[in-house]
Amino acid sequence: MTKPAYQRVLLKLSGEALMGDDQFGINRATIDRMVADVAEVAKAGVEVAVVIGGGNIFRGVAPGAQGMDRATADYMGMLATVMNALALADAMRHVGITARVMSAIGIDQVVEPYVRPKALQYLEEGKVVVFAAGTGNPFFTTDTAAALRGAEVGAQIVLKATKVDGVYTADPQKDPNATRYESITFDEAISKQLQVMDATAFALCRDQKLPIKVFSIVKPGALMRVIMGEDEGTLVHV
Ligand SMILES: Nc1ncnc2c1ncn2[C@@H]1O[C@H](COP(=O)(O)OP(=O)(O)O)[C@@H](O)[C@H]1O
Ligand SMILES: O=c1ccn([C@@H]2O[C@H](COP(=O)(O)OP(=O)(O)O)[C@@H](O)[C@H]2O)c(=O)[nH]1
Repeated sequence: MTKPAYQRVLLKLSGEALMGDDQFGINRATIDRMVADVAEVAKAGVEVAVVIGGGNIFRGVAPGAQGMDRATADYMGMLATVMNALALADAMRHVGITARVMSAIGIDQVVEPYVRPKALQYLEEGKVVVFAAGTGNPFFTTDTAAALRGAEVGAQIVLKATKVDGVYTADPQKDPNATRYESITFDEAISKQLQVMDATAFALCRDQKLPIKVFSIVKPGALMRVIMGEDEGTLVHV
């Protein structure tokens, strides 16, 4: 069997992907399928750190958040990622994967705080580490948290699992004429203002020379193909 192309990866799972076809919340079948994909990778010996988003929960409460102070709304968003992280870790437990949730904001009765050496230790032990609460700061996104934690734990790549199968010339969910890039540089992605990730995340990865692979979480087997270094999704590089 061929060996995985990476030894340690940072996987960014969008919160919205957890919804499946539901309007908001966590879709059981969807989370189980995602966890099965992650388990396959972990069992292949790859060290996996996960950053989970919160859009699936926060979108559900967003109408009530209208007119709210931005920072307050962002803290609510971060708490939403904690709920997703707990659900994800629990689903992992069901398939025999040991996961540890670490939060960027202190809620010690619920999850342990993010402590970098501890996270590194868990990864070395083969545990999946789920980073919750984003960067812990308002005005950031979980994509930026993925770039940050990816750099901190020395991941070889950030794998951005999303609803589309790569980076397109325009949002493919809105523009049917959009075409997919096989690879693209950070500078090009930033200057073209491609919305697949925010500019802060792109800039951080660029500065740290940490490549990003954007691929579909809906497509069966895509994560494993990415891990094996096969042609899948779009590579964003320096
Ligand atoms: N140039 C682009 N290439 C690919 N996807 C894009 C582009 N511009 C916008 N998008 C959108 O970005 C989304 C990916 O971001 P993601 O964080 O997973 O979604 P969300 O913010 O809805 O959770 C895709 O679903 C896609 O519709
Ligand atoms: O470092 C962070 C990460 C997240 N958030 C908040 O948490 C929400 C949920 O994260 P995100 O939208 O990135 O999740 P996803 O789009 O992946 O579901 C964001 O909208 C922000 O309001 C934040 O304030 N700081």
